[in-house]
Amino acid sequence: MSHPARPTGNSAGADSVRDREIAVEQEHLDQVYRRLEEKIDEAEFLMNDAAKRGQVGTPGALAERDAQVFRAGIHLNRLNNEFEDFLFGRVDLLPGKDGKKGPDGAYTSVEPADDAVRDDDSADIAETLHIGRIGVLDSDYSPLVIDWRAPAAAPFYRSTPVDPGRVVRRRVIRSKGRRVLGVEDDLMRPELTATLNGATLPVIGDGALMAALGQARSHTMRDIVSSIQAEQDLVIRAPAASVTEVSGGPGTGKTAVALHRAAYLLYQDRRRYAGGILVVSPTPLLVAYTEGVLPSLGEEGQVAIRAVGSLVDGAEATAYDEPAVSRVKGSARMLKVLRKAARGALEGDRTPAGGRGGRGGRTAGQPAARSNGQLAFGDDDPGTARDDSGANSATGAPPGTPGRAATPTRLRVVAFGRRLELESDELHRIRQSVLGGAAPVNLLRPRARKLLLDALWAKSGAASRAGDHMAKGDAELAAELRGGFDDDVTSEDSFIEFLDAWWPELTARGVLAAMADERRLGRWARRILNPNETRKVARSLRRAGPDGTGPLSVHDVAILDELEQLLGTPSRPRRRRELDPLDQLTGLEELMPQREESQRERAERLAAERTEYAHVIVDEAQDLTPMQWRMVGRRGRHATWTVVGDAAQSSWSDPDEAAEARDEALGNRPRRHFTLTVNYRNPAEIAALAAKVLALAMPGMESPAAVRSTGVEPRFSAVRDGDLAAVVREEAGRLLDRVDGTIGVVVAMNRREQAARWLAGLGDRVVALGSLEAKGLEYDATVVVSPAEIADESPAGLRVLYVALTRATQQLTVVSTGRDDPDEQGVPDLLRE
Ligand SMILES: Nc1ncnc2c1ncn2[C@@H]1O[C@H](COP(=O)(O)OP(=O)(O)OP(=O)(O)O)[C@@H](O)[C@H]1O
Repeated sequence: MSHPARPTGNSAGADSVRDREIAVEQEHLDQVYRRLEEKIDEAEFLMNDAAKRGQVGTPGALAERDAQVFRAGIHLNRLNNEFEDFLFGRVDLLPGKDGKKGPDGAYTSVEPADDAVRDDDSADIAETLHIGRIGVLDSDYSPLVIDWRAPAAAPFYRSTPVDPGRVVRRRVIRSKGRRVLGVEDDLMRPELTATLNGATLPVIGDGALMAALGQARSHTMRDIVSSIQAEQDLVIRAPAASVTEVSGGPGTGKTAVALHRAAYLLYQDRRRYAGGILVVSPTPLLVAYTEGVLPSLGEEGQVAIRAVGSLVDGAEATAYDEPAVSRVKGSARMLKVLRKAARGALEGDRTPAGGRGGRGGRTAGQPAARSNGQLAFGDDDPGTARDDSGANSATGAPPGTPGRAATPTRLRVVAFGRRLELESDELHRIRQSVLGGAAPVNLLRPRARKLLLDALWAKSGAASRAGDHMAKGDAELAAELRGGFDDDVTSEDSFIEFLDAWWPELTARGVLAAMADERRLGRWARRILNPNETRKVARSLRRAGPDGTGPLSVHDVAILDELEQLLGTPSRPRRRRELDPLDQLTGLEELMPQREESQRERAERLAAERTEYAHVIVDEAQDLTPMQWRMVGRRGRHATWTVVGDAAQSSWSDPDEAAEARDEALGNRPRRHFTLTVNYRNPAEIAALAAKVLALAMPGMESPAAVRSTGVEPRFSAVRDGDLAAVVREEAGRLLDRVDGTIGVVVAMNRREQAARWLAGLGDRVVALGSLEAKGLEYDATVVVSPAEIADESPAGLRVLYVALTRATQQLTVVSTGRDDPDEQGVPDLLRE
C-alpha cells in the first residue's frame, strides 16, 4: 500500500496534522455522546414515568408499566455496555451510482458514480460514515454511527486498493471512553486528489492492523472489529444458508472470524437465531480465552460457547485418555459396541455368584425387594433358576441402574385368584421379540409390559372365557374382562418390582459403568475391538467409578451422549422451571439489564433449555472424532452451520473416518467453502520454522503467508543430560523480560503436571500446557519443550507439534532433550533442514 499523501517522519508538521485530525474525530465523538445522553435521559424518563404509572395499580397500567420498563431497560443496558470504545472506524466515500439511501441513512450504492472522478484525477468526498459497535441515529435520523454489521459498514472492511469501490480513505479511530486517542488511515485510491469540504484529505499513520498485531497478548482474546480484513469479512458476512466451511492455517483468524460471524448473524436475523447459536470449542481453555469476544461485540445471551467435553449436561470433562484409548473411543467402531451395550445392559450380570470379590449383594441405596411370597427374584426364593445360571442372584452392581438387583428369571403373580408364572425361556423370548427393532431401549418398556401381560393372560384361563364372550358376539364384555385382568396384574407390587428389575430404566452413566467390566465389554465388543483394545477401554472407564458418576474423559462424553440416544428418555411430567416475573412478561430475559450472568452460566442455562440450536459453529473442526461429530450433529439437525478448521493441525489419527462422520452430521446441505490465506499471529521467523514441520506432517500443504516479521529468530536450547526443569524455567524467565504479555510453555501431555511445578512462582503471565491443550491459544512468547516427545506421543504427533510451534505472536524458544538429537546449535533433528 502506498500513501503519497502521508506526511513523513515525526516532524512538527505531521504532529499538527495528526492532532488536527484527532480533534476532528473528537468533535464527532462528542456529538455522538451528546446524542447517547439524550437517549439515556429518554430511557430514564420512561423508567420513572413507568414507575409512577405502576402506582395506579390497575392491571392495564401494570402491564403497560412492565412493557415500558422492559424497553427502557434494553436501552440502558446497551448504551452502558457499549459506551467503551464503540466508535472505531470511518470511511470517506465518493458519490454513488444512484442516489438511494438505506434504512440506516447511508447511500446504498457500492460503485462510484460515473462522473465521481474528474479527468485530472481529482474528486470530492460525498459521504463520510463512522463505524461503531452499535448504530446511532441523530435526532434528524442521519447516521452518526453505523453498526459494524450493517450493510453500509461493509466497505470499511471490504475495500482494498485493488477493488476500492467508493472508498477513498479508510480510517481506524482509537478511543477510550469519551476520548479519541489516535487515528490510522489507509488510502484505497492513492492516485486521487480528493477533497472534503474544499480541503485536501489528509492521511495519518501506518494502518491499524500492524498496530493491533504488535500488541501484547493477555489471557483473553480481543475482538478484531476495527481491523477485519477483506478475506475475513467475506466469511463473516456470508449468507447463513446451509454450511459455511472455512479453512486456513494457524493464525489466519479462523476463531476470530467464527465469533464475529456469530455476532453478525444475530444482528442480521435476531429472530431466527433466537433459537440459539452453539460454538463448539476443543478445550475449556479455549472457551475461557474466547468467551469475552462476543460480549465485547454487544452480543450476549444467545450464544453458548462450550468445550466439546462439556456438551452433555453435567459433564465437564477435561481429562484425556492415552492416545491408544481415545483412538478407539472416538472411532465409528465404538458406535457398534454401544448399540450392543445399550441392549445388553438390560441383562443382569452373568458373573457367577461370588465371582467378584467384595462386590456381592445389593449396593447401598438400592431399594430392597419386598418379599411378599410372590416375588420370584432375589434371594428370597430358593430353588429357582438361580442354581443353574447364577443369574438370579444379586451379584455385584448390575448394569444400567447403579445398585440394581440382578435380572430375575421368573415372574410370578396372582391374578383373578390364580397363581400365574412365566419361566425364564418365555421371558427370554419376550425380551428378544421386544428388542427386535431399533427403538431406544427405555422406550420399549411399555411394549415389554404389554407382551408380559399378553403371556400371563394367555395362561390365565380368563382368556378362554373372553373367547366365549367373543364367540357370542359380546366383544365389549371380552374387552372388559381383559381390562380387569390387566388392572389386577399391574396393581400387584410383585409385577411392578419384577418389571423394574427385568426391564429397568437404564441410564447412560450406568451403562458406561457396566462397560468398565472387561468381560462384559468383551462380550459387547466381540469382533469389533480386539482384546487389547477392550482391556484398555474397560480400564480407562473405571475412572468413572462403579456407578459411573466419577470424572469422565473428553472422549467419554460423546459416548455418554450416544448412549443417551440409544437408551432414550421416557417421557415424564416436566418440572416447571422457576420463573422470574419478568420472564413471564416478555420471554426475553437475556436482554434485561442488571442480570449478572457469566458466559458460562449463560451457556449452562442455554444448554439446559436447549438440545438443538439454530446455528452451530465448530471451531478447530479438524479435531472432532467421528463420535464427537455425531454428538455435535445432533445439536444442529435443523441448523445452519459454520465449520472452521485446518487439516494440518488435526490431532485425530484417522482423518478419512472423521470426514465421513462430518459429512453425515452436515447431511446434504449445500456447502460453501472459504480459505483464509494470511497468518496474522506468527512473525515470518516463527512461521518459517513451523513450515518445516508442516512439510513433514503434510507434504505439499502450503503454509499461510505471515503478514509481518520481527527480526527475532527462534531460539534453541539443548539439555543433554542436565536439568530440564531448570533450563525450561530459565528460558521462561528470560522471555518474561523480553515481552510484555503472556508466555506459554508447551510440553508433551504426560509432562503437563510436572511442567506446572517447574514454573511455580513465575507469576500468572506464564502458563504450562499439554500439547493438546495449546490448541487455538496464543501467547506473546512460547517455549516448546522437546519436539520429539510431542511428535512421538500419538499417531498425529507431528501435526500436534505444528500446533505447538505456531502459538507465539513474538518469540519462540525450543528446548530439546537428548531424544531430540540436537545439533551443536541446539536445533533438534525435527526442525533441521
Ligand atoms: N483482521 C485482524 N486484525 C487484527 N488481528 C487479527 C486479525 N485477524 C486475526 N487477528 C489476530 O490473529 C490471531 C490469530 O487469530 P485466530 O486465533 O482467530 O486464528 P486461527 O486461524 O483460529 O488460528 P489457529 O488455527 O492457530 O487456532 C489473533 O490474535 C487474532 O486476534
